[in-house]
Amino acid sequence: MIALTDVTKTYPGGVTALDAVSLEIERGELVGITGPSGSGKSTMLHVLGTLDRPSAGRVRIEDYDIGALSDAKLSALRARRIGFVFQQFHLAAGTSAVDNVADGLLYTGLRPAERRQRAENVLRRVGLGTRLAHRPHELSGGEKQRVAIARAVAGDPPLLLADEPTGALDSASGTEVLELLLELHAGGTTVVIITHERELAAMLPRQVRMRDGRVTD
Ligand SMILES: Nc1ncnc2c1ncn2[C@@H]1O[C@H](COP(=O)(O)OP(=O)(O)OP(=O)(O)O)[C@@H](O)[C@H]1O
Repeated sequence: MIALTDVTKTYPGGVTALDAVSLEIERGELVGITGPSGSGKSTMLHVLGTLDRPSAGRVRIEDYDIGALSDAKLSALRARRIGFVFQQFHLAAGTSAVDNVADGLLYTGLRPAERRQRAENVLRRVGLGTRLAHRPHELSGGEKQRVAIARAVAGDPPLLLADEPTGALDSASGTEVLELLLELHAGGTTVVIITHERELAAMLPRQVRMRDGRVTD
């Protein structure tokens, strides 16, 4: 699913956030990327998600060589093949749960009624069938994150990348969100979770540890 070969990312100013990292993630894996603050986890997620291009090295996602794709092709690949979940949810304020999810399907070319139907179905699947019309400020943190996950997976992407998905949640809501991610993995989605929470990482079948921009095991 993912192959990084000698990937280096240097930011302007000279920080080497990724230092010749090589990593393979198989289709259907559930992987945690852990490491201390500043070790390069978010940079890794940006590179894995094609949100950022490396300074050197090769990134392959599915069978695509990312370096060979134009920005427009990369955006299309990202929209269709990769779902993102962030610590701070990133939902549109003042917009209902169902519209937040349906708007994530704009790229599909489905008609508005079909997008809405699909959004409702996914929200039911994540246990929010009774919260369809709620706007973000009317939802709990855990519910907001479940809406964000519903939006990320509504288009059925084979790859889901989550950056500290439980970081802003209390432990009960965090557990619910983790269980949802485990369910998606069980359904066949490749899931990569960035976390500095050791307890969460310990529950994942594979952990990739980072330190100073390198993978340590
Ligand atoms: N846009 C940027 N410009 C310059 N330096 C950056 C930029 N983004 C990150 N860095 C630097 O790159 C290094 C890795 O940052 P990154 O955010 O990937 O770490 P992280 O492991 O996700 O940290 P945290 O757990 O604190 O979020 C840090 O030293 C950081 O200061």
